[in-house]
Amino acid sequence: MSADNSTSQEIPNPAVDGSELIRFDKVVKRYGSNTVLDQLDFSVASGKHVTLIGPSGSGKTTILRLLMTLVRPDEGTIRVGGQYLTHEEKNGRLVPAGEKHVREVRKNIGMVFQQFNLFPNMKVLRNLMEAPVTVLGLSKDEAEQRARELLDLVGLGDRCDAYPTQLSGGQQQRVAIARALAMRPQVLLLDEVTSALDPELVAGVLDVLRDIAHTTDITMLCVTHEMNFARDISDQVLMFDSGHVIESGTPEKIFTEPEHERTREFLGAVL
Ligand SMILES: Nc1ncnc2c1ncn2[C@@H]1O[C@H](COP(=O)(O)OP(=O)(O)OP(=O)(O)O)[C@@H](O)[C@H]1O
Repeated sequence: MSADNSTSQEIPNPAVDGSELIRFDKVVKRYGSNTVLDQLDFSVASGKHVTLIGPSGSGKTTILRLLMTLVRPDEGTIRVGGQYLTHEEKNGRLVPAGEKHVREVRKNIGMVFQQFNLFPNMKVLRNLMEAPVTVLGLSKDEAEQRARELLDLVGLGDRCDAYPTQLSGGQQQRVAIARALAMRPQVLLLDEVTSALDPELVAGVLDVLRDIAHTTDITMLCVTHEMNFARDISDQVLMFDSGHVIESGTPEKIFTEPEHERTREFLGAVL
């Protein structure tokens, strides 16, 4: 571990000016002998839009996968909305979280993946209604009204009866965004949501996300290689390298006056 990395976790988080919605404390994630996250401390304030940038393999997606509980940390704790995601309290002690507890906390989190992951056998409207009915217990009427409003928001109000395969990749991704929002999550995780799209479809998806970022109070945690998009929507950009935040700040600061040599190198390669 370099000297830079060993001090990097102490960088204060300038965006924390409200309540913390996400908090990682000393999180370690290993795959075999590969330590991907090493004692990671990191937080996201409620309502903020935070973008993770950094070289391939630096651990950005792992952070989102931990929040979705697709993987579990080897050490440390993760809290969302003040509740432990990784643990639960039993008899005044913290114990590893059980499935029921995890499901409850995870209701606050929505995620949009690179590959849209829509239910192929369900029409677009049903895709949006399924989880609100089965997980949140909404009535079908309530879920349908919510689904129609969200499809309007992403510009697909006229495609309710299409099956996912009848839509372009960009339209499918807009459905996936609407589907994540249908659960009214407190935080929306976005993992390289345009990287599987043909170039001409990218702008439409990013416009929808810009709109959501600018018109709602949802918290966003975003992994992207689209630096212009990161610049537009982010309150804070975190530069990751080897599982550590090596630099964080406003997009203006990170993109125009990066302090860290690794950040300069990375931006030099991608901008
Ligand atoms: N399921 C897995 N099994 C083994 N190793 C994994 C697994 N998932 C991720 N890794 C490894 O963990 C490290 C971090 O991966 P991660 O996907 O979080 O990086 P990233 O910064 O998001 O990269 P990219 O920008 O390429 O998506 C990489 O070395 C990767 O090979």
